[in-house]
Amino acid sequence: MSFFTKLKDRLFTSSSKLDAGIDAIVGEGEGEEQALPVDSAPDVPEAPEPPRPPETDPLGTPAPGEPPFPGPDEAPIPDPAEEPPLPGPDEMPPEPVDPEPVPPEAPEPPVTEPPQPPAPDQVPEVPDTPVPPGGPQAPVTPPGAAPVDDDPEETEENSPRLAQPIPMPVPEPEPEAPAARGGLMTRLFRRGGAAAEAPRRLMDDDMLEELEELLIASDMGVTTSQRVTANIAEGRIGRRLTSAEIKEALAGEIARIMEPVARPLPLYPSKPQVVLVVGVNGSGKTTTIGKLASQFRGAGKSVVVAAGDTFRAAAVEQLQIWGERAGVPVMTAPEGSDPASLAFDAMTRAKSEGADLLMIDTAGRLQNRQDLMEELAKIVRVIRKKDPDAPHNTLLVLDATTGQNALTQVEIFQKIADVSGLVMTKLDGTARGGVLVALADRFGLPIHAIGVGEQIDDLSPFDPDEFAAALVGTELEPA
Ligand SMILES: Nc1nc2c(ncn2[C@@H]2O[C@H](COP(=O)(O)OP(=O)(O)OP(=O)(O)O)[C@@H](O)[C@H]2O)c(=O)[nH]1
Repeated sequence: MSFFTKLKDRLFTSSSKLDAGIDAIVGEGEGEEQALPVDSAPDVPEAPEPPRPPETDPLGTPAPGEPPFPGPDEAPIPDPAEEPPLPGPDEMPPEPVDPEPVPPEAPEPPVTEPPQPPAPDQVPEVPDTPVPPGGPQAPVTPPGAAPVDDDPEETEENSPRLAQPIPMPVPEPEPEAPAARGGLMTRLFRRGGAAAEAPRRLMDDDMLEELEELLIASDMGVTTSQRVTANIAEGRIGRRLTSAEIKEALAGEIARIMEPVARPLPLYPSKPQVVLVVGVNGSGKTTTIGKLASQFRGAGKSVVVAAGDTFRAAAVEQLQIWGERAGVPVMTAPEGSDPASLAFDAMTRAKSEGADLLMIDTAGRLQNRQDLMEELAKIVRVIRKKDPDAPHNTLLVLDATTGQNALTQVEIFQKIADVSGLVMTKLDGTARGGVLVALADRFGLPIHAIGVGEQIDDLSPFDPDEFAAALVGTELEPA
């Protein structure tokens, strides 16, 4: 099984939350729009005048040469050259014979029409064509845009979704001219695809607010959720989108935020390269060391591991088990002994054996932050006696199930250790996977790897596109 498939399966709890949440947002909005009676369209005349399609096809199919992704004018708007202007609320002509309120999307078909599947519950559809990421009218971000962190100007004031007037689509299709409808096959294809059936919802402030709340609920954090939502709104506001289109936009935006931090653990020529592994108790340090050791071994590197959490006999035993699995030696010291002394011995052995890597496990007792800080500082001091550049990496291991708490852990560990990169574990089985997006957005620290299970091969280098697609529940775009 590819790691993406595994990631997608295991991120199910997070992705199903976003997946179902977006479906609900779109479904709910569509219900509201469809319930809109004909005479409740007083906003229509206030909508900014959009460029109009040259034809009045109520399916909104663009004519040849027309831009494929029209904006708010997607809903069919009569050409003023051919049709009288839309009446205002007061000028509404009396309803035709039917005493029931007629949904706007169900005009009486002209008698000249060939039999047409009645669509009483169907809002006139925008073109079926899916919006490609970065399409001409819907760029997620301009090419060459500065990374998210570099954009302090992006505030609620200048957020496109707040600054831009919200053009309302005109839900009133005109009776179509038979000549403009094309042949039977054309119409069959227009209506045939699944996308034609998919519910759509107008992207407006209400919808964006719901989307923002959904992202916050998936642990993306308030600031990141606002930023992501504002970026998604760009170029899409006023358009009617399917949930698949929103998910695609969301995945694209998440991948864009994650791209700069997706960096594998850098390898240096130093022998041994010293990797200090820090994190709170239970975050997955031991497991991550075991998985990494196994992968480095698989890549032909020689590895030594030091069980630096000398305060917990169980932690040492667990590391020994992982060492056996990975086929690497694990150096231990008596319970309660000085971890710095063990680190020094491990450094001596790794050097004398010419090992490529030395990974040092540490305690994670945040309850006594001062002790932990001194302990880590001492480990660093002693290994620098052997190599002034050590440790070459200080990996902070975070548990995804802690959600927003992971942000606090980064802050604390950045103060007590020189954190150079992150590993996030336990992304399987949590609905809080969005926290990784918040971490990337807020700290910009490299994310080297993610863990999605307890097995030795359940750790993979972090891939932003895979992660974004798995988190949102979309398919991975072919490279
Ligand atoms: N589901 C899941 N469980 C994980 C993952 N990584 C680690 N675990 C489990 O989390 C628990 C704690 O992992 P450890 O590796 O012992 O964590 P630690 O940080 O070394 O903990 P201490 O030794 O107490 O400091 C263990 O039961 C692991 O099997 C993961 O990616 N997914």
